[in-house]
Amino acid sequence: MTPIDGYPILTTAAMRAAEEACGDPAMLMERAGAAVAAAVGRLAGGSAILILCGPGNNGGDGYVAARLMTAAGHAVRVAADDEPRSALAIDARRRWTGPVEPLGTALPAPILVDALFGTGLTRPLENRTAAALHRLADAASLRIAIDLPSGVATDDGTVPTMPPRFDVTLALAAPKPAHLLQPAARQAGRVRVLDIGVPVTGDAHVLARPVLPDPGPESHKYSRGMVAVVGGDMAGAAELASLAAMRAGAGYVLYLGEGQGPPHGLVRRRWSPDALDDPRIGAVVIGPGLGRGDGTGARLATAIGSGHELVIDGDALRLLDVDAPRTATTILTPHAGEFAHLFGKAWGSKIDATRMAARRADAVIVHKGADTVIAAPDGRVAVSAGSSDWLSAAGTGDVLAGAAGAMLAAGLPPFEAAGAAVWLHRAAAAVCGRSFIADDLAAALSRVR
Ligand SMILES: NC(=O)C1=CN([C@@H]2O[C@H](COP(=O)(O)OP(=O)(O)OC[C@H]3O[C@@H](n4cnc5c(N)ncnc54)[C@H](O)[C@@H]3O)[C@@H](O)[C@H]2O)[C@H](O)CC1
Ligand SMILES: [K+]
Repeated sequence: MTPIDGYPILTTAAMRAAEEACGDPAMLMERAGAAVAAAVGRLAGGSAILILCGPGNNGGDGYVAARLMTAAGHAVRVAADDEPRSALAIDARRRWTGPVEPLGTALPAPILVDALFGTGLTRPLENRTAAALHRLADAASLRIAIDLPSGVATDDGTVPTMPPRFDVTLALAAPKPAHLLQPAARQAGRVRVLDIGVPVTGDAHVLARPVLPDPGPESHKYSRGMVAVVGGDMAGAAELASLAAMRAGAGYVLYLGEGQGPPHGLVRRRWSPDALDDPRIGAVVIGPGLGRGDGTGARLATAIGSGHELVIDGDALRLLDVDAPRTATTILTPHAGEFAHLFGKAWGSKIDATRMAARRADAVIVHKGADTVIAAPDGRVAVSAGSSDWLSAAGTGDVLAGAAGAMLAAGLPPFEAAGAAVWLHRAAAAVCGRSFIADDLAAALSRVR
C-alpha cells in the first residue's frame, strides 16, 4: 500500500498492455487478490467484511481476496448478482466456497469492499446495483474500493454513475486518471497503490515532491533569482504575486506598477517600456491584476518581446494569441474558463486536453482546478492530487503565478518550475487549514519552502 506521489498514471488501454506484457493473467489475479486481502485485512482490524463482487475481473479480485482473507481468519461475506463472465473470474468464483448473497438483500458489514467494477466499466450501473452499493456503503464504517469506485469512468474521471464516497481506494499496479481527475477523484478518498508485480511506465505522473533550488554559501540575491512582476489596473493582485515570489524563495522581486507600502524587501518601480531591459531578470510574471484597459496589450507585448522567461496568468491570458510564435520559455496558468477561452472546447480528459494545449501553445500549461494538470510541449504531464478545497478564493491564482516565477528565476526548467510551484502552493494551503485568505497563503509559502 504505497502513496501515489510520483507514480505513472495509466489509462485502461495502457494498463491492459502492461498486464499482457506480464505473462500469466491467472497469476496476476491471484497476486491482485492477495494484495487486496493483505491491505483490507490490515485496514479491517478484526471487523467483519462484506465484499461486493461484479461479473468481470474486478469481481474476480474480490473472490480471490474473500478466499484468502477467510483462510487468514477474517469474518468475510460475499454478495453478487451476476455470475462471473471472464474465465479468470469464473475460476476465482469457483474457488470461493462460501455463500454468495444477492446484493439487494445483503445485510451491511462494518467493512464494505467494492469489487463490482474496475477498469472494464462501459456504461452506468443498473439502478438496483447502484442502490445496493449506496445502501451498503452508507451503513459501513469503512468503505474500500478495489482499483476504482464502481461507477467512475477510468480514463477521464467522469461519473456515469455517482458512486458513494469511499474512504480508501486500492489502485492495482498504478493510479488511473479517475483517481486524480474530478469528480471521480473525490469519491475515491485516499488512494493507495498495490504493487502486483506489473511494471508500469508512462509520460503522465502524479506530481511528486520537487527538488527545490536552495541557496548555498556562494548565493546572492540575483543568483537566487530575480523576478519582475508587471502590474496593471489592480495593484493588489500583482502585489500578491510579488509577495508569493519572495516567499517562494526569489532573491530579488521587482514590482512594476502603482502602489506603495510593505513589504520593504519588495523593490517598486513604475512601469515603463524599458522596465524589463535588465538582463539580470530571470522571470517575468504578467497577468495578475493586469486588467483589460488601455496599454495592457502593449505591456504583454513588451514582456513577450523581452526574451525573459515568462509566467502568463489571469488577464494576460485573455490578451494572448497562443498560436503566435514566442522565443521565450513560457508557463501559462489558466483556470478552466481561461483554458476554454484560449483553446476552445476541450477534447478527451483534462490530461489529454492539457497535453494537446501545451503542444499547440509550445508552453508549459498549468491547467488549474481541484485537479491541477501540468503539461509540457514534449508530452510530459504531472497531475496534482489532494489539494485543499479552500484554495477556491480570490488571489490564490496570483500566489501560484508568483511562486512559478520564483521557481523559473531560480533556474528550474519550466515543467519542473510549474510542478514545484503547484506543490508549494498546495503545501502552503495545507498548513493554512480552513478559510484562509490569499495573503495567508503567500505568507505560508515560507513555511513549506
Ligand atoms: N491492473 C492489473 O494488473 C490487474 C487488474 N485486474 C482487475 O481487473 C479489472 C478489470 O477487469 P475487467 O474484466 O476488464 O473489467 P470489470 O471487472 O471492471 O468489469 C467488466 C465486466 O462488466 C461488464 N460491464 C461493464 N460495465 C457494466 C455495467 N455498468 N453494468 C453491468 N456490467 C457491466 C463488462 O461487459 C464486463 O463483463 C481491474 O479493474 C482490476 O480490478 C486483474 O485482477 C488482473 C490484474
Ligand atoms: K471497484
